[in-house]
Amino acid sequence: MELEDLRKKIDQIDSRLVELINERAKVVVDVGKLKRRDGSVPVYAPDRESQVLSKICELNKGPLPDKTLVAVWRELMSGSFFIERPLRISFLGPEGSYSHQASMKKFGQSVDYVPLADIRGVFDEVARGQCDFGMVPVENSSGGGVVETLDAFLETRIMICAEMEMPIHHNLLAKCRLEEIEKIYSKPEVFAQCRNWITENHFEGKIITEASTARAAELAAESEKCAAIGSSLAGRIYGLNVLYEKIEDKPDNVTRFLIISSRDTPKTGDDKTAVVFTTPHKPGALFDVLGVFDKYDINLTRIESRPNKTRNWEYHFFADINGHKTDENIIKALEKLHDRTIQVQILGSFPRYTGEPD
Ligand SMILES: O=C(O)C(=O)C[C@]1(C(=O)O)C=C[C@@H](O)C=C1
Repeated sequence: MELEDLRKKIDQIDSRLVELINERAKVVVDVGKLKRRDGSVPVYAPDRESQVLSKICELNKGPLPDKTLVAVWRELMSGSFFIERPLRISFLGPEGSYSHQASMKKFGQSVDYVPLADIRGVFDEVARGQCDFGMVPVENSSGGGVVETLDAFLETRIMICAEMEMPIHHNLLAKCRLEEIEKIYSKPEVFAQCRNWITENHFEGKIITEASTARAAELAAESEKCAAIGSSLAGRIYGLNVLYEKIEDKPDNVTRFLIISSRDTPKTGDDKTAVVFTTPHKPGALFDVLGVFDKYDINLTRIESRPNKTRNWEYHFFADINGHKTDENIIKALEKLHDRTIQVQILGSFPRYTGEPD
């Protein structure tokens, strides 16, 4: 077939696709009406999102890879939010931060984004109902737990409704060429994560620390001879070229993010539950609690402590367990925990993140 004929064929398929996509969107209009009438199901439904994306991958016979279809469906679902009720998503700003990048990956192009100055602000805007959801980092594969996020859970009644992981790749961003760079702006943690590249390229004497990677990009955009290290999104927003990609020392640098809201998510069958508990200050107290998880065959995927800020040397323990809070064994285990702890609180059940398709 000639190129012209093949393009005609693509045009015909595109026009059918546009019709089909809008046929889907008309059903979403009705879903929106039902949700508004009923009020019990949120516009963003992580349990249903998981189901839709798994089904799409199951149906896909190629030649397109699953990741392409998942990206298309994420944007379709972003359009669904717009139809049902435009969502406001808060994140740790400024624009171009890695939290912004994670938010865009999750919620797509058709929602409103609200950058905030600190993580506590992200919690507060959701608590006040000014934002529907918030995106907060909770742990990094090399940097560990994000204490601001953990502490905010202790001080608010906000719940976790979903989780996601995002590889964190640092880029050298500038308007000038590599040889012309006189200063490089970024956050101290980012310089630490890119130490090898900085040394190998003799930039040790040219680094200047800033409060955020996005601020660094903003500064680099104001000068002809300055660069920043940050996200590719920051490069796009502030009009900088990516001179070098993936300059981090550890190529598998990943951050886990939580999507926070006023409620958690119904059971999907492959869920996690986050809890926080405080143990009494006596020998074997934590051992006792872990014994309960063992007794009810509950797999602990993470445990982390934070100091109890009112009494020295007492701790809150944040634990993630596999399963949903409505599962029989988790209900029983949490009942037992009430007798063995000073306090125990469920932070939410949500679909387990199973990775992005290849
Ligand atoms: O099923 C729903 O609850 C919808 O709102 C529809 C839809 C979709 O477009 O498929 C959109 C948003 C939700 O997060 C999940 C699914």
